[in-house]
Amino acid sequence: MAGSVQKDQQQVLGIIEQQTFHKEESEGNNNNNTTRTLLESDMAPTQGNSIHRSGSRPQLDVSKAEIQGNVEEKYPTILLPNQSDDLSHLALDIGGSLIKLVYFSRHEDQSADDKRKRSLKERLGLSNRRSYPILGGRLHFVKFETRKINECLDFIHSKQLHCGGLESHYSDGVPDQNGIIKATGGGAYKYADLFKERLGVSLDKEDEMDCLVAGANFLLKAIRHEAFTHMEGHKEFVQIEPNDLFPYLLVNIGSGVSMIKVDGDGKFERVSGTNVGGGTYWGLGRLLTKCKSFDELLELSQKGDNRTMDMLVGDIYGGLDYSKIGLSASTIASSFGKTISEKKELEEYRPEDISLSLLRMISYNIGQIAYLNALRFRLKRIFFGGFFIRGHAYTMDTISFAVHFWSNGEAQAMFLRHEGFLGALGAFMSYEKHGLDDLMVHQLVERFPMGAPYTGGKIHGPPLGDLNEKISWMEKFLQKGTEITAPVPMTPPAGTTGLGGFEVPLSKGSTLRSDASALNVGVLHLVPTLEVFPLLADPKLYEPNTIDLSNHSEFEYWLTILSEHLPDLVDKAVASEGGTDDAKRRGDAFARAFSAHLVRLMEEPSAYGKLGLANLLEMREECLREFQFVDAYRSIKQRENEASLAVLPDLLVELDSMDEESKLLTLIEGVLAANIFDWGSRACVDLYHKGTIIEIYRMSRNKMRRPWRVDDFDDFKKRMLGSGDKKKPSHKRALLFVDNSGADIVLGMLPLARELLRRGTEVVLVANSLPALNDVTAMELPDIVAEAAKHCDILRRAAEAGGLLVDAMINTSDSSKENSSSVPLMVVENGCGSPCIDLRQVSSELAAAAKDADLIILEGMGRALHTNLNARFKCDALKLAMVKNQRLAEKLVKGNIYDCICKYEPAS
Ligand SMILES: CC(C)(COP(=O)(O)O)[C@@H](O)C(=O)NCCC(=O)O
Ligand SMILES: [Mn+2]
Repeated sequence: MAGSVQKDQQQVLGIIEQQTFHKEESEGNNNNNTTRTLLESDMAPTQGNSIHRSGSRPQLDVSKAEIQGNVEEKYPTILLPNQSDDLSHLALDIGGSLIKLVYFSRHEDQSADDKRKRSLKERLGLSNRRSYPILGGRLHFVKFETRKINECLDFIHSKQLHCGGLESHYSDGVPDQNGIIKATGGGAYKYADLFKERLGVSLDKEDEMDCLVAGANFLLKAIRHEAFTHMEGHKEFVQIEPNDLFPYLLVNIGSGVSMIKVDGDGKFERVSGTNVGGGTYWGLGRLLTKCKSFDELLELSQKGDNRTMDMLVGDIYGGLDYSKIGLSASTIASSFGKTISEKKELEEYRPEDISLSLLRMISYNIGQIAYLNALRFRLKRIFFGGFFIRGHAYTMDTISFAVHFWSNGEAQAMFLRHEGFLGALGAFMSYEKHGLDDLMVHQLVERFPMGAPYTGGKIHGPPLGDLNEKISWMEKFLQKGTEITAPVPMTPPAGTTGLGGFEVPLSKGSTLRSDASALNVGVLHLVPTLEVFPLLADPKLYEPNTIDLSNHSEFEYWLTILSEHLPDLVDKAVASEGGTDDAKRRGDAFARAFSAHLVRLMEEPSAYGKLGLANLLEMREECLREFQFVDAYRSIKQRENEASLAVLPDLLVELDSMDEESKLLTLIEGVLAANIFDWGSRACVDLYHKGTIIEIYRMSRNKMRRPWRVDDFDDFKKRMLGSGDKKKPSHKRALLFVDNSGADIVLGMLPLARELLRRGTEVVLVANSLPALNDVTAMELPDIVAEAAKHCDILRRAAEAGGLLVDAMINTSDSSKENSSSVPLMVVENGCGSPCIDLRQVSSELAAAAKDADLIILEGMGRALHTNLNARFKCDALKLAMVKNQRLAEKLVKGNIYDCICKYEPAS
């Protein structure tokens, strides 16, 4: 039923007025040059040539607009090929070898202001909330080699990054006479004239040290798990409490080394440094090995064996440890010391060994001096950054070893995922009034679109300007396989062994890249409307993911599951877009892109920071959206909703004939049974070949046997119905986190909602903001409720009271049509587009609805098992799910597939 229908502009405009769209990519006049070797953090939108702006708000460019999908649909997708993000600030850090760019692309509020929302706003008192200091948008991180500065200038020009800015508005891509770009690093002086000449802008120079510190402070406060330790090849992400960050020592290893004691925002002092740094390694290394670049030198070290150069403790002690003072035989006693006793010339040593020995000498020395300074000022944390590190495993291991060794394990060396971008971010922060420093951890979401770069190392890959280029890139990747190095995976990082990397590396494959262990840096989405769910008992202790994926076999299992699901998912996605050639091409590209993420993760599990299962499942949905698959399960959901709505009246009659106790049990059984409709579970999808929806639903209900694997039903019943004469008042407001469409919502959660309403409890249905698998969305719910309300007076009155049925055509058989008083039934969106939910980042409407709630019901595997099974709440909480995966059932509840969980926890 999907198709592409061209509409005239007026008609499209009319629809746009009803729905604020979200347009991720534009296909403007992007003069890309495929020979450029840029690795860009996202498909940054280019500016069309007919962008019109007025005031401080961007307007829509509807030229060449077209409707995608069925025009008759309530909210068809509208493609605006010439609409650009409103590009705002750009900042640069122009170093000797790399230019780092940070730029911000701004979005208007993307949420549709439909009737549901408007009445909800009134009801929850959201209507007059202050506007946020900054608009939502994205921070992109991009790198260029300094020697290819013209490519950087082309890039800025092609995306018109120099013409943005909150205060200036252009329609023709001509920069303002006073156009300035914030810049730091030596190149801000060296290339100032070039920028003026090529782009007509002046570089506003910011102090390098100020920028480094501002960048580090922002990252450490605003990004969860930005910092990590690196010991013996093993990364561990560290969560630092923003209130417990200062003081710390920031060690910036550039050509030379600066050691900065940071006491707060803008409060720092350069307390020490050393002239033996990255420049020393590169300078001496170049002379001794004839290497042509820093990266080449670093790569050589991967294949080196420093024992041929360095004098080890064992060399002095006849192969033995000097255990009395804690030195193992493999510890370096004297860097390059072995060469004294050998009568060999420079040419007789392997350049690989020289490079490794040099690298260790310098890293170790820096680690030691850093520790001494930390000791001097009693600082417990030392963060290392600067171009020297580049995510290089040996370098980090050596520094960590030195800090650990000299501090007897008291101090910790830490590294930063965005270490390459500290200066550029700091320069970006120096723009006034962008509000960035007010952002909190929960308002930032990092995503990894194809083409997202990784810190450090080489820059690979073509610029990805629009969807078409992105698809071509994925197609090329398939042809050439691993020859194309970005954004795609590489060989595994080398593990280092023994004493902090002082021994011979285990893995020295010839294909190993120096940046193999470098981490990907995604695009930071700034979403000022996100809030921490107010009913979490202790947000600091909250961990959404139930399963710890740092266990390798667990990680591998879930990656394999995701990979096995791919063919079926692609089929569904392509079908959802009418099975056109274009959809097939996008489907292939999606499969390749998502597989590339999986391969990269298989090789380097921490490539994208600390990931849980919720993040992996969300990444899949985001990847689908990246290739413009808006709702892969659209038609399945519709079909299932219709089938379930047809049997709803009979179910309601059956329920109404029961006594209170049987009814409550039947309702909970119904929720658990209907949770079997889950197109994300392999086992369930296999079941659907064996019968109709209703047959499977009936079978699932008939097989319900208590006690369930986790069975707190009696406690829940006691709270709901009381025991003996003791009755408790009904809950005031219940938040029902709903899961799947079809039977799950219609035959499971809606009847339960109805019962709560009947008992005088206000009900808020909490559903996804964006589609994920076959989950029902907040946008879809009012129509489903309206259909159900045709058969049910309680639902109808509550939905009317909740503003859900403002002008729906209700056609009940019931005669009492006057709006008799009823507690309301409302729908709120949860702020996510994933089968799971991280309650640290929810929509402001959910946060507002939560304020008066005293019961929450979390339903489904994603929301109640994979995430939140162990979450504690300030109010009563009921977690309901069917376990639709054998391994998970064994692991979580020592049970079997299709076991059920009914976990009730009174307010804590
Ligand atoms: C994706 C899901 C979390 C969705 O489950 P739901 O929340 O709808 O109950 C679940 O189907 C799942 O974990 N699937 C992968 C495991 C499998 O195929 O067995
Ligand atoms: Mn689901």
